[in-house]
Amino acid sequence: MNVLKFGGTSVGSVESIKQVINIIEEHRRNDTDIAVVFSAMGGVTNQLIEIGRMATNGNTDYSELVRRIEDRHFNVVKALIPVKEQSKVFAGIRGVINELEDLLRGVSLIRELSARTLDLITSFGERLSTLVITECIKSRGLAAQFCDARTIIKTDDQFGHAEVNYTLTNQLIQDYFGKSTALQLITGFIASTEKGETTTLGRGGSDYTASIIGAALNADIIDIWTDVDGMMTADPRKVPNAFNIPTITYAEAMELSHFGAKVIYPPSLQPAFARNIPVRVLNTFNPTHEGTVVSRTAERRQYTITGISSIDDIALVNVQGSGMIGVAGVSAKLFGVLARYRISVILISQASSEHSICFAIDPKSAERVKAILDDEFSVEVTHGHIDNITIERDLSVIATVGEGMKKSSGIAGKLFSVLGKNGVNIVAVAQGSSEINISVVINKNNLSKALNAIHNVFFQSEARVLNLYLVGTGLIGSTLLRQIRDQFEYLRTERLLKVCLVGVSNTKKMLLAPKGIGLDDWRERVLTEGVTTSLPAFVEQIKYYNLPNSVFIDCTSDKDIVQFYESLLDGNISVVTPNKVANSGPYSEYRRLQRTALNRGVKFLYETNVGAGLPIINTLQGLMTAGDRFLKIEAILSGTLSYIFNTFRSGSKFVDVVREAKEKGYTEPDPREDLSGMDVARKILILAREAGFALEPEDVTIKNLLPQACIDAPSIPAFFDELENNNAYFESLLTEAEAQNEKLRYVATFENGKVEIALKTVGADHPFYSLSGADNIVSFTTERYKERPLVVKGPGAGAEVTAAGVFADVVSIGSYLA
Ligand SMILES: NC(=O)C1=CN([C@@H]2O[C@H](COP(=O)(O)OP(=O)(O)OC[C@H]3O[C@@H](n4cnc5c(N)ncnc54)[C@H](OP(=O)(O)O)[C@@H]3O)[C@@H](O)[C@H]2O)C=CC1
Ligand SMILES: N[C@@H](CC=O)C(=O)O
Ligand code: NA
Repeated sequence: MNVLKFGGTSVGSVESIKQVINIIEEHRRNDTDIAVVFSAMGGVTNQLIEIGRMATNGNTDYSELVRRIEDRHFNVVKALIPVKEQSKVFAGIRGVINELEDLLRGVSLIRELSARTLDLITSFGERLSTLVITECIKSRGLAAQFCDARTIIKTDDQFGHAEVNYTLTNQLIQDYFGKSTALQLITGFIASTEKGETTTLGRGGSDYTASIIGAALNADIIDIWTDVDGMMTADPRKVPNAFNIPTITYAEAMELSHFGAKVIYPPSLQPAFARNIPVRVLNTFNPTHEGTVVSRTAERRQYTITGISSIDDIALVNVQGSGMIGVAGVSAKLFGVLARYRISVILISQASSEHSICFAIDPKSAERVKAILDDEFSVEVTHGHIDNITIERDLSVIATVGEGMKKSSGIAGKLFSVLGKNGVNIVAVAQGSSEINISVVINKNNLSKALNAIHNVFFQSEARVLNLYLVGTGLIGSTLLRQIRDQFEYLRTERLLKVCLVGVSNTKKMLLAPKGIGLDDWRERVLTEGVTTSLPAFVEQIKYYNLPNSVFIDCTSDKDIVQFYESLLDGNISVVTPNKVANSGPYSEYRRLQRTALNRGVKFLYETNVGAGLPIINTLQGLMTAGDRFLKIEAILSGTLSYIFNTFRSGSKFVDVVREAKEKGYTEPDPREDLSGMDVARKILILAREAGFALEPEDVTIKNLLPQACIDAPSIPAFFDELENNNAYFESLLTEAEAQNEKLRYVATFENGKVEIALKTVGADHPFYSLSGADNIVSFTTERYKERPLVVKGPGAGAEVTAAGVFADVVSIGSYLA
């Protein structure tokens, strides 16, 4: 035997009732023995309560509402029952409505609405819906019978939430079903006392009816037909990646629903649970979906956790004081008071120091709770045993639930770590010793970020989302986006990393779209949908979105943008950049950024600040971390100058070679930075700082390479003109070097705390002699690499290698956040 139950939306309209009938007929075709329970048509129960209130107040407009209820049922009959059979059914409905109207007249006369009368009034919802559906099914030739549950479910007289008398009820149900062969269509939610007074079963009432009947008949399964595909790993309105949970245990369902997952109300399944009958949650509007099976043990476990749910708005009450330590009875008194005033507690946490207890409540009762506790504990407060009772508001609680967490280590670590990395502060924590729920209280404004981040980290077959904000869509920025696009699928399937470009900006336009900007059409979208760029607004918006796993990428050479890094890092947004400005300004700023990133548990990565994609900074940091000490760094750090000196030949024009370097993407946006030595100065300064030396920009000595006229050139075109005018000078440098069989090299040296950059000539025996293209070379002499230095060498400029370096930094953040 299967017991089916259809909820209010499933029987809410003609179309949905057709669907319900299909499902019932399908079962009959398969010869499945079934009994079916119905809720009232969606919205009717609330209308009946309203009608009851109106009648008590003497407001006769209730008859209009009654008429509307009647019409809804009539309409079903008109649509689904052949005309010649309709009048009999109309009469049946009218009879029930007459009874309701008589009752309401009585209520409006005595102007009193007891819980008992309200139960009677609300019972009409299920009586009408079940009556109409029974007639529809009968009209299709099925032997169906209307069953008023008041005859088979007996309760005490706690109207509104009556207690079932199981001994009597089970007997009545078994007797009733033993006698009948017809398909039983049963009113949900309602029952009666032994004296025959109508009662209702409270929240989740129709599910409860199905569960009581299923348990009494020892059903094989109970199907709860609703309007969603079963339970989900999280609320899909808050977590777009949430997905269906195929199987869940009763205990898990209970925990999740306590924290807001509203698909079913597990206490109403208790009778089924006690008899170990599985309950399946199915979608009337998507009947082939497998739904969720709730049972004592859940199979097909793929994840350690089963779901996440939240209560979005709570208040936390703190009771603390030295007088609580080791004093028995304070918590007994506290919770006794709360029970006395019927204050429902959502979560409790007490540290073993016993110095404080905090508990979460509905914020609507916060003021009242404070007043009650202030009063009850006034003596303790006066004597200083308890501090003032405080209330924190604007908080949410997130429950991470799963039987898989039992006795499995690292779950809490993973949970706290992902929250920490996303800058979500944990205000309070609670975990019961059943270990199937860890609840954390956080600030409400971080709720969406936290839910998504937790979901992402625990449901790992799903790729983790990395949210990117890119400023600078020039050579490096656009190459980066192309590389990410080409690698998108690989990252998603092999590295479980789903890159989502959320914001893009250049000097003219910016576009922000939390659902993501396509990696193919970002350029057109920025042009057509973008708004005038404002970096403060861009950064503000990033913070407003507050998305998990966010990375800000600066692919400009702008000086103003770096002022935002600190506040981004402080807001737990990682920063990746090839822009050297932030790290080569005042030492204090460099340190501050490092510290902020460290304190916030986010990343500030800038491998491409030196040698583009070459692993120079990572190598240096690795040596430092392992305790090595730097004695000397000698390096060629300008790809542009390297290319120039590797390409410039006697008889060719120096300016042409510089132009080539620019066209090949080696130069800075302003090539004067390269030729003036400024770019190299920034890089060697960054290396020295990474090596632990607190140097300032003025500590770098640049032995100038350019004639004064080039230095003074007021614009880039004027600079190129001056390079051309001074060709003879550059040619003389070259011929002098060649005369000695040497090559020109622009060498940066850091030694004994001093940094120097100078144009040098090197002979064939020097390791810097044999470079080609835009090669960089860095030679680290350290305590551990003293005899022979550690050398990193390779192309140190160009769009592909630089973007690839930025890309690698971004991906490493993805792995870190995972
Ligand atoms: N080329 C290389 O080999 C290497 C380069 N780098 C570094 O990469 C960075 C980028 O270089 P590259 O791509 O060549 O530079 P580009 O000049 O090609 O691009 C710079 C981009 O930044 C945008 N931009 C500049 N200022 C702002 C601002 N205030 N707000 C918004 N957008 C801004 C520009 O906008 P718009 O398009 O509107 O002008 C442009 O899109 C530089 O810092 C450079 O030092 C690092 C290592 C190697
Ligand atoms: N313009 C730079 C590019 C890398 O930082 C260079 O030439 O090295
Ligand atoms: Na590098």
